Amino acid sequence: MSILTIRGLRGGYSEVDILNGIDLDLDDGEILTVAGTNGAGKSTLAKAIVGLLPRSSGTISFMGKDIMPLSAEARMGLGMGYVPQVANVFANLSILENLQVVAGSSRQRIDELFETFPLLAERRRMRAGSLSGGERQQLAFARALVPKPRLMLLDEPTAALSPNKVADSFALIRRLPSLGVSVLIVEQRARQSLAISNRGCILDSGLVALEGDAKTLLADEKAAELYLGNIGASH
Ligand SMILES: Nc1ncnc2c1ncn2[C@@H]1O[C@H](COP(=O)(O)OP(=O)(O)OP(=O)(O)O)[C@@H](O)[C@H]1O
Repeated sequence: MSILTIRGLRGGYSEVDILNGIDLDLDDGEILTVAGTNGAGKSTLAKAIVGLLPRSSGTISFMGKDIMPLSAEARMGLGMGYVPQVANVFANLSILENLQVVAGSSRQRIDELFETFPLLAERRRMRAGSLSGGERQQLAFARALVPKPRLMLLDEPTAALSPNKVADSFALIRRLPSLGVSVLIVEQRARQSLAISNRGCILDSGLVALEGDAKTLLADEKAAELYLGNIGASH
């Protein structure tokens, strides 16, 4: 079953279109990587899906419902989670407090999340500001998971991590479908991200240049030459 269906999506921050007519599908329980060159519109696409792009047109349906008329808040209420590029945690609050302040959080839900993220459980009284980049990202993921989203959009989840933490981060993302969460990842580390994905798509100038099964894309010579390059391979 498709959880996200996008057709003819256009939009941008001003009168100039950054997205030029995007068609994209994500099936329930799958991980999809959105890769592409710098400035191709990957983060802009994530913002359009969650309802944070100032201007957009076309159709986006989420779990069969047309969400284009809905605000970002209403889309979150339907089961979309979003972790932006800069992990949004409150540095002055403890890990526990960071989870408690999310709307709809309960003691039981926090205990469930501490089971999923034992490292956060151990450090629950520590200030989020004193966490490492990888720990802070776990907390950002846990916060986004509090309301039990059906789809998580992750914008460059490994961008702020030290290279030795990148594999841990992808391992964590790979577990999300087993928690009932489908995933759309915007990633520069395209090869590593495709390696944990079911499907992939490559954006170029606000359009889908290539898309398909993740393994097929990884083996595609054109994709490798034009888009996956050495950047992805070297990490
Ligand atoms: N807040 C903004 N206001 C105006 N223009 C923006 C804004 N954010 C991004 N843009 C422009 O939109 C285009 C696409 O940017 P976007 O961040 O979506 O690209 P990207 O594919 O995610 O790139 P990268 O891999 O470098 O992060 C760029 O030309 C960028 O300058």
